[in-house]
Amino acid sequence: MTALARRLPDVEIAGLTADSRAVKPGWLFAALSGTQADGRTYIESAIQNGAAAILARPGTPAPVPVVESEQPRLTLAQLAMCFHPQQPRMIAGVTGTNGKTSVARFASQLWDLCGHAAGSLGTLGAFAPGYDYALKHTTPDPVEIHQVLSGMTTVGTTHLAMEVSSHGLAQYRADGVNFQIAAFTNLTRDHFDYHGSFEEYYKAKRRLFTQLLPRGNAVVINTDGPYAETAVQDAKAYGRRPVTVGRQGETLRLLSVKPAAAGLDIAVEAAGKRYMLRLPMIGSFQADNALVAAAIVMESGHSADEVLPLLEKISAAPGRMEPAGVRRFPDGEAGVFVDYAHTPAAVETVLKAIRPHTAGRIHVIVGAGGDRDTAKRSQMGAAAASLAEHVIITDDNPRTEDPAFIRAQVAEGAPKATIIGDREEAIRHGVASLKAGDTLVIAGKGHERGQMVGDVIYPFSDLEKAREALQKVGGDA
Ligand SMILES: CC(=O)N[C@H]1[C@@H](OP(=O)(O)OP(=O)(O)OC[C@H]2O[C@@H](n3ccc(=O)[nH]c3=O)[C@H](O)[C@@H]2O)O[C@H](CO)[C@@H](O)[C@@H]1O[C@H](C)C(=O)N[C@@H](C)C(=O)N[C@H](CCC(=O)O)C(=O)O
Ligand SMILES: Nc1ncnc2c1ncn2[C@@H]1O[C@H](COP(=O)(O)OP(=O)(O)OP(=O)(O)O)[C@@H](O)[C@H]1O
Ligand SMILES: N[C@H](CCC[C@H](N)C(=O)O)C(=O)O
Ligand SMILES: [Mg+2]
Repeated sequence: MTALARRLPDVEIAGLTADSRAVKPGWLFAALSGTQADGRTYIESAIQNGAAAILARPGTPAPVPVVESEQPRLTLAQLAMCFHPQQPRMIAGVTGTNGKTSVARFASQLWDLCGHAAGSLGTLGAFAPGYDYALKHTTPDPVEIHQVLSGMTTVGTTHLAMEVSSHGLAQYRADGVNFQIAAFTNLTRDHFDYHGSFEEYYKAKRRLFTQLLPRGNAVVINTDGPYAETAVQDAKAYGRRPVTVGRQGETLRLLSVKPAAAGLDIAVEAAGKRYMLRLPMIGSFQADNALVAAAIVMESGHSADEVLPLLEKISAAPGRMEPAGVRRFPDGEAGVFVDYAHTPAAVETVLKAIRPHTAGRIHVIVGAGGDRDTAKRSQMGAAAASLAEHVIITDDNPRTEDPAFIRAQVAEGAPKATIIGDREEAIRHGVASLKAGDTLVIAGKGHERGQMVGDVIYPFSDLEKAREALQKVGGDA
């Protein structure tokens, strides 16, 4: 009998949830303490909804059996795993500040091209052949994770690339997942509102490969990202096996990256052999993501000869340097791109990446989300101001904050920026400002289909608005 099984009450449990409002008759309610509330205050209403058992810290009184745990979030993850025990046999967890979605989508495409039934789970939702499930979080709560893993396995998914966010790791959301491989892209500023410091943020991220991944298993690490060396040392110190990729990479060494008309020409060395490849996507940072994904797939049992040529057949995730169209002029044209840069490092990365494709001026539309790290805002503004000739500051999911206040904080780093609160108008202004040879990057919302103002999500798509604006000035969308 496992330690977990010994603690379980002798009652039939029909379902699990940490939300009293979702409890159904016969379910277990996990009373978790969070950032806004203490779940124990909802025990009574959970019981009114039919809860048959409660999971809570020791000493919590309740009129139904209580599963006591010093770490109720961890126990909930373990219970969820037991409740939905099916998981794809090969799961790679991807963490890091930027690039998780891109790496997860690349790895699942590569596995698919190798002939596996492969899926991805993260910011864009959960997808596999015959499976399509919308998610509210990049890394959902453990009950939802295990429902999805079970559902994917039922439709035959054998390989899965899964994003694991720092919130997810800090809150033990993925502790019941059978990871076979882990990957770490980079660590730069984000989410300080939640983690408080780089140290705490990194500690949350590293749980993926120091605790959740079995000992001896591979951790793919991008050598070119900040914290790479620390991650390599930690992987070794905790008995995991670092697999490095990038300019200093030992398994896959990136020898060169050259922007081409509609993609990237890269040279990669693997085990002494050189591969010259054309990646069909814009942005040199995608070369880093592509190599992380390739190493994941190689670690799952494929050779460099099989995997690397397939990089020519994968496509970028929606909303990551996605071409929205071009505006044509008698003396040339100007491209418009939609990107998901919502951290200072990402803004810097995409603007540097677009420079070689821009003969004229770079225009960037930037904003910062409400109810998120406030100190990253001026840094995003500063990155935009130092790398683009024309900065337009606008709203990006103000949530419960005053949008004008957020815009002013972004503008602290970009004092000469044009400020236009209405995002649609900002996009129209960006498109109207273009001249032959220029580029417009619309940053921050990528694939998103809504603008969150207060508790309301208004339909909004950067791609659609950019295309409408281009059509109005006679451009090609
Ligand atoms: C800061 C954070 O991550 N919060 C998440 C967390 O909330 P919490 O644990 O702090 O919960 P709380 O609101 O204090 O409530 C405590 C407990 O009482 C329960 N409750 C509450 C009210 C009630 O009537 N009954 C009830 O039972 C809640 O379900 C919860 O279990 O757990 C909730 C349930 O799963 C999440 O909805 C909530 O996400 C909030 C809304 C959020 O915005 N999270 C974002 C920041 C997030 O998680 N992002 C990451 C990273 C994205 C990335 O950069 O890649 C992600 O993985 O998406
Ligand atoms: N390897 C990278 N290094 C730096 N910036 C990157 C990298 N990959 C992507 N980016 C930037 O970050 C943005 C988001 O990329 P992606 O969605 O892949 O990251 P993510 O880690 O999944 O983000 P999220 O935390 O929102 O889930 C991209 O649109 C691009 O601007
Ligand atoms: N996973 C990130 C996404 C940010 C996207 C951006 N559009 C914003 O709303 O800040 C977060 O929840 O902080
Ligand atoms: Mg993501």
